[in-house]
Amino acid sequence: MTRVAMLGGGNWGTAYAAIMADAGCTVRLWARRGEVVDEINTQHVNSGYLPDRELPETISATTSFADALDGAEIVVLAVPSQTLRTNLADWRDLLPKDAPVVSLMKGVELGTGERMSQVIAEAGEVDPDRIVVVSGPNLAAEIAARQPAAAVVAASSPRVRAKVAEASATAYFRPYLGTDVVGTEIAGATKNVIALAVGMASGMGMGDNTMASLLTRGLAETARLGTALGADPQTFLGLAGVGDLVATCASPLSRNRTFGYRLGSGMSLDEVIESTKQTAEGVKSCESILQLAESVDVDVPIVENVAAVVHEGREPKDVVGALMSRARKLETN
Ligand SMILES: NC(=O)c1ccc[n+]([C@@H]2O[C@H](COP(=O)([O-])OP(=O)(O)OC[C@H]3O[C@@H](n4cnc5c(N)ncnc54)[C@H](O)[C@@H]3O)[C@@H](O)[C@H]2O)c1
Ligand SMILES: O=P(O)(O)OC[C@H](O)CO
Repeated sequence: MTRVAMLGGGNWGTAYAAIMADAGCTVRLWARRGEVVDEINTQHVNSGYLPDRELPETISATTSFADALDGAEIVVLAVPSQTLRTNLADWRDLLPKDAPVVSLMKGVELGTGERMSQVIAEAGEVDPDRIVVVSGPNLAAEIAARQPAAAVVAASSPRVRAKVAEASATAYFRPYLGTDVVGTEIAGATKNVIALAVGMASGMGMGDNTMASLLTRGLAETARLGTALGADPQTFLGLAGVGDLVATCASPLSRNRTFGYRLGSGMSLDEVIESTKQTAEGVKSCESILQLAESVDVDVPIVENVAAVVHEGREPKDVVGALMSRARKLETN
């Protein structure tokens, strides 16, 4: 049985721990709060995040990251993107020297514009060949209910990605192998921002034409940015690209879409932040993705307008006009 350290016991960390346990791994899950750890160990549930999923007994939890990491053959990271660097400062010296380190996160760091694999390599002192990114249309609650879904397991090393895919394959979760770490990460982070935009439109009462237009043009700017950063354009047509964009933009389960919906339906930014208990990565990543795009001179108008709402106090209804009145251009540019 492969021994896995899952660092993060929120929605996705818990659901992914269950995938790996169902795939035959033994999972030691680190969570910050003692009550979460006690509940997992005694009642085999994480009721604050996945109340309907009974967890296998091969998942045990601990508040000690040293304990979670001891003997781990695969390390999986599932914390908010903006706290990862600080977390790694605590974990770095305890990370195993030869195990794959998997990022489940979909964000870009504020300030540095770094993707999560870059933060892991830098702050965790992990050899890039050992870093794996898992991304796709993976709403945690549906996967916890064992509804079939697929994802990309991307890494530069064939051996490393095969090991993580093998340890994540179940009857309801199908990993595909990928080589494009950059594209997989840019797709995963940027779709959260597009989902904020779609949510705002929906909250303002707009229908499916608006959603499809935002989704399609959102994919265009995601691919433009990713390609400029060295990604394979094909990645954006795959599970981490179109797949995740469709799932996140369409689903009321998405925290990002819901955040946007609340803003679009008239709640203030403070009210929406107050009402959002889980991580909606796009809220912070819209700013870092915009800066990243500026650094490579790529136009990302939807990301820019979402950032204007979330960080500059613009009204959602005002940015509709800004997007619709942009200069005429070829669709394919
Ligand atoms: N939920 C999903 O459906 C889903 C699916 C795929 C990817 N993701 C990605 O996975 C990552 C984690 O998301 P999630 O859904 O588990 O979020 P979450 O909000 O449900 O859980 C986040 C976890 O991190 C912990 N945390 C918060 N602040 C922390 C800190 N300073 N240090 C350490 N831990 C801290 C929380 O206590 C919680 O256990 C995100 O990047 C998200 O985009 C989520
Ligand atoms: O709930 P969200 O918006 O963070 O989206 C969750 C997953 O990324 C969907 O694949």
